[in-house]
Amino acid sequence: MPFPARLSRTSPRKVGLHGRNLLECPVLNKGNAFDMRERDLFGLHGLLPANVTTLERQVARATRRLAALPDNFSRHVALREIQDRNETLFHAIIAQSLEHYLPIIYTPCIGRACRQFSQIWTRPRGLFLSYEDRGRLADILSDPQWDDVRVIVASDGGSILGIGDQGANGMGIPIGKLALYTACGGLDPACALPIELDVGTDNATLLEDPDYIGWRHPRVRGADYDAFIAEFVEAVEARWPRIALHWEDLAGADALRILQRYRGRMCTYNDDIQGTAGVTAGALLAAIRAGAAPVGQQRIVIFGAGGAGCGIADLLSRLMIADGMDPQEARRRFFMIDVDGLVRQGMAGITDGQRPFAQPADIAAEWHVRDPAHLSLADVMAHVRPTMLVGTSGQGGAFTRDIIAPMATGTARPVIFALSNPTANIEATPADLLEWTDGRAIIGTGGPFAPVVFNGQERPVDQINNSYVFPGVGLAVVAGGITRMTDGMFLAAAHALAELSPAAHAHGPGSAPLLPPVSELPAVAASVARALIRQGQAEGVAQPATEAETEAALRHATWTAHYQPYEKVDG
Ligand SMILES: O=C([O-])CC(=O)C(=O)O
Ligand SMILES: [Mg+2]
Repeated sequence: MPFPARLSRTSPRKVGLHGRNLLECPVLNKGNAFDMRERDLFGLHGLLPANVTTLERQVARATRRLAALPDNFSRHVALREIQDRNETLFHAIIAQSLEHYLPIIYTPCIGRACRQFSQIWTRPRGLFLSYEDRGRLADILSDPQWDDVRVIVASDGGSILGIGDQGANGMGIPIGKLALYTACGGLDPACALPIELDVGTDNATLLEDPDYIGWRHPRVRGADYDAFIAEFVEAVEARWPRIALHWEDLAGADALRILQRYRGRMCTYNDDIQGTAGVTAGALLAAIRAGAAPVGQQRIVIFGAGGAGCGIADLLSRLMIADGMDPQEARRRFFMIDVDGLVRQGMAGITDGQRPFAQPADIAAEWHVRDPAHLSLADVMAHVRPTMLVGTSGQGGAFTRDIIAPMATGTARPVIFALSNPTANIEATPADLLEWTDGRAIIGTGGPFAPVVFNGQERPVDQINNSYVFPGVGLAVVAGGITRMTDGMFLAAAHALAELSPAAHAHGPGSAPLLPPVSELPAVAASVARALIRQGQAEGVAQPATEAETEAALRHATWTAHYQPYEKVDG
């Protein structure tokens, strides 16, 4: 398989591939934009049509072809094919309009792309490491084509978005996340490696699907699973001492256990736990500036106590503690609801992430409820009357008018973040939430929504997605020599987001969004990266540097989609 020469940040780029191998390397391929000098140099004559074109013309032609397709799913498939052929062209197309293209290559389209990944899969990208590869993971990673890797996104497909176990089809997510690392955070595509850890699947539909590309085996669990992950992490650490290892869409308990096991010894983080928490905390800080109750007065119900829900509770409680609240009091402000209802002390099956937020066993002694053994979302809403409600459940439609009613009456500006993806899994639509709260709710969703017109006023809908955080992490790691990702750094990212908030600087409630628009995600990533590096330096987990040095490093680390001239080296 072809591989690029060691990444050269100088121009021209030194390239060791030749002929068809060069054309088949997506990070180096320019298609018929290879000029005559390069066609001479790399033996491309005859392999390309005579006319030499430009990136601009390639973008225009591809954009026309994409526009003519019937729907965004077809566009997703077509764009992925372009990405597998020519990454520069792929990113040049996307860079025309992040607002237009992110919903196609990422949330929400990526949900369907994962469900149908086996049907639309054509070419290898990244690594599929199956459980049957155990014992040879280090050997697989040793391939020189991965020499330049700086960011890995790894998933075991265990809990993809809000759609559950997708097995090896979950690979759509690491690919999509890394596309955003580049599109928003400027990560050179040669430095990105998506990895699917295929430990089987318990998804019966996939196990019976003759097209399924993954290992046809029930999901490996327990000690065998942990040993496989350990072999993987050790191989990654040995291969790339300066890597950022991003975990994505693992099932809740696995996600937290793996994060806690490895975060102390390498630069690793879980995007669903920490990235989602970072953007949620940033959006809450912005909401407070727009009229929501101050941090010290918040009572927060979190519906869905998996990785994302626990991560949000953890980071928001740190916000409260930083604001001066007693830690124990801060943790009592959270009401987490999972399959067994409100998480209470002494309940069976409480996870490590839930435990600090478990409410007293007798909390409902005075409540009027139907089943005291199972305190439902409705029970908790009626008795707690929260100031903030977060949905991380994957349960489409779970927030009904009756659920929302106690918030609508009890709080001037209730905060409601319905974060589950893709669109069909959202707990309530923005239009309903505004109607049920007489337009007073400050709302956000996990995926993109068009603005809602309420009482003749256009209300923007914030996308509270971890894409406001993780591309900045990649940039910070490459530019700032980050060695660990700490909680303090995610808090710093949240404050950086709040600083960028249009709502924080607006006059009048509800008129301005909480977060900058998706079109500004590259600037957001730069601000987040700056904040992470600064905080990392303060905590001794980033390379010391002056502000000017950090700015230069950020600029140097930011790749943009253009064709570099190539020079030949012996491959
Ligand atoms: O991928 C997204 O859009 C956000 C996310 O991490 C998830 O929903 O699991
Ligand atoms: Mg995720």
